[in-house]
Amino acid sequence: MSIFCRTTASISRTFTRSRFQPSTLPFTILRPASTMSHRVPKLNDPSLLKTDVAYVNGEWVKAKSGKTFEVFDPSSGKLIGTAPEMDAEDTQKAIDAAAAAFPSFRIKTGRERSKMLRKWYDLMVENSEDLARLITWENGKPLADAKGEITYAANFFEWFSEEAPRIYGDTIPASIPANRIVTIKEPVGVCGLITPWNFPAAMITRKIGPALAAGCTVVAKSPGETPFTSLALAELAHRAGIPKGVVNIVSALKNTVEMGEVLTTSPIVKKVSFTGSTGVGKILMKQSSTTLKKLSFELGGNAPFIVFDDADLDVAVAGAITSKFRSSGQTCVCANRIFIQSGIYDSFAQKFAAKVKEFKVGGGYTEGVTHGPLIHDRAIRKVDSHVRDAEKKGAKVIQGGQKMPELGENFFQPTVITGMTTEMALATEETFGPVAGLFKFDTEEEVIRIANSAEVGLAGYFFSKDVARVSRIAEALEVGMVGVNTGLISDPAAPFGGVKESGFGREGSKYGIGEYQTIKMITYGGMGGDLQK
Ligand SMILES: NC(=O)c1ccc[n+]([C@@H]2O[C@H](COP(=O)([O-])OP(=O)(O)OC[C@H]3O[C@@H](n4cnc5c(N)ncnc54)[C@H](O)[C@@H]3O)[C@@H](O)[C@H]2O)c1
Ligand SMILES: O=CCCC(=O)O
Repeated sequence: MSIFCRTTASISRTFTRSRFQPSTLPFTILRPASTMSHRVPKLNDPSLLKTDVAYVNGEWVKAKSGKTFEVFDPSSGKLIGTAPEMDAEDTQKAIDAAAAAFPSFRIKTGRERSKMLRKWYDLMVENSEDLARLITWENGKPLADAKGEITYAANFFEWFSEEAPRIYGDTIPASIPANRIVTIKEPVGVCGLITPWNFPAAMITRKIGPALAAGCTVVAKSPGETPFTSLALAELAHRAGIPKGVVNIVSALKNTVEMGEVLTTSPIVKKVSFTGSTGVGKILMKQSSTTLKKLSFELGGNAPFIVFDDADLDVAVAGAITSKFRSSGQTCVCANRIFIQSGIYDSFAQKFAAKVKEFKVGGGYTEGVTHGPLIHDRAIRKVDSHVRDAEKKGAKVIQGGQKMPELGENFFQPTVITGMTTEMALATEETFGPVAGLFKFDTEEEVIRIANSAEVGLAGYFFSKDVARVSRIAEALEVGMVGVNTGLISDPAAPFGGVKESGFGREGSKYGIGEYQTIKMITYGGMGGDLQK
């Protein structure tokens, strides 16, 4: 069954090879017979698409001003719908709702909170087709990737539903014989959550899951580019019976800074968890210092991806494809600098480029498409500038390298560049797009020095079959997460987070819930002693 509505009767659902596709073009381009067609996915449950409203205190509300902002499909450039342009007053209402809900939510048992999260997880699984369609619509990633994201996102609710009943404290031997020391873990309180567009579902569930498991209530600001996925999740939270005020989802585009100021300076909000760029992270940290909030910051990366001469070449190529081109390179843990040892540089480059050539670029709903558009024209400009800068400084584009206007304004060819040097912009800046720059190196010392020269340290990858080297390099890389002989490290069971200017705090795993808790120590005096006769 088609997943689309036709906006005009004439729209053909037959996909053809583009007539703009010159025979020399290095990728297959799959495009609808009419690129101008407005492709609207048909949801099994249309009530999951919430336009013009946000979710506050268990109700669907408009911005008090009545203002809205427009959200566009990055593939077609067409309007998807409008979302409320909320302001400081609207945000304050959401914070007040979360504060009112906190006392009764925090005293629910872990098992009760677990059941709610589990129910929310079940509803995500039941509605995964629709949720994936929404992600593809507003984010652009291919439907198969969007389905993968929904599974990943839902798994954070499953994982933390299992953590909620297992919140333990300690008993600690005291220095004073008559004292007994215990600790208990308490929810930190109302949390402000801010997430980006690149994983419209997973970034928000990775925060809400542990927050609710711990007994916190939340106000989440959805990303301006992709608000509809988070609002669909809010609808499912409602159906799952999450009490009113526990989960609040607000939205803004122009008023983003104003909303951020309220969330980071309100004395009611006790914790801010932010995922996004390092630059914005620094602003939010400064703002949060006025009330000394507990913080978790998942910020930008510039991941080194290192292949040593002794690696299994095919495994390394496959790992680089996964790591570099996931979500068209728009992933914080994507390989950004690919370092290949000189003995295998040419053969790696050849095999890697051949794989990239097989990609199918197009609209995310099109059968067979492997890579979709970038999120907006700013992303295209950045990617293009990195490629042009590398070329100007002597690198060679061996695959791709151009915009794809025949598909739409936000498409860029998956690109492979050889002859990269550390003077090029791609070496120091996160490209956040489908451009793989290959650097040549000779020694471990040299590559680790360059890899660690980045100000950020989120993920790093390397490929080697030498056991001693594996341990040396894993320990030497200044990053929060290391992939050894794999390009895929994301897992709800694994602690996700960075060091240096990639931020601090860990999401997912057994550590994730601690970000939403405080440890209270209780000392009991006058304990022990001789038994009464
Ligand atoms: N470490 C991680 O887990 C992780 C995950 C995903 C993305 N990222 C990073 O995010 C960046 C890409 O996302 P982006 O371009 O949307 O980042 P961004 O920092 O511009 O925006 C992220 C979120 O913050 C909001 N925001 C922006 N300015 C704000 C302000 N002053 N106050 C309050 N909110 C504000 C945005 O609306 C968005 O919701 C990349 O650097 C990427 O590496 C990191
Ligand atoms: O973009 C950053 C998050 C992606 C992930 O969790 O793997």
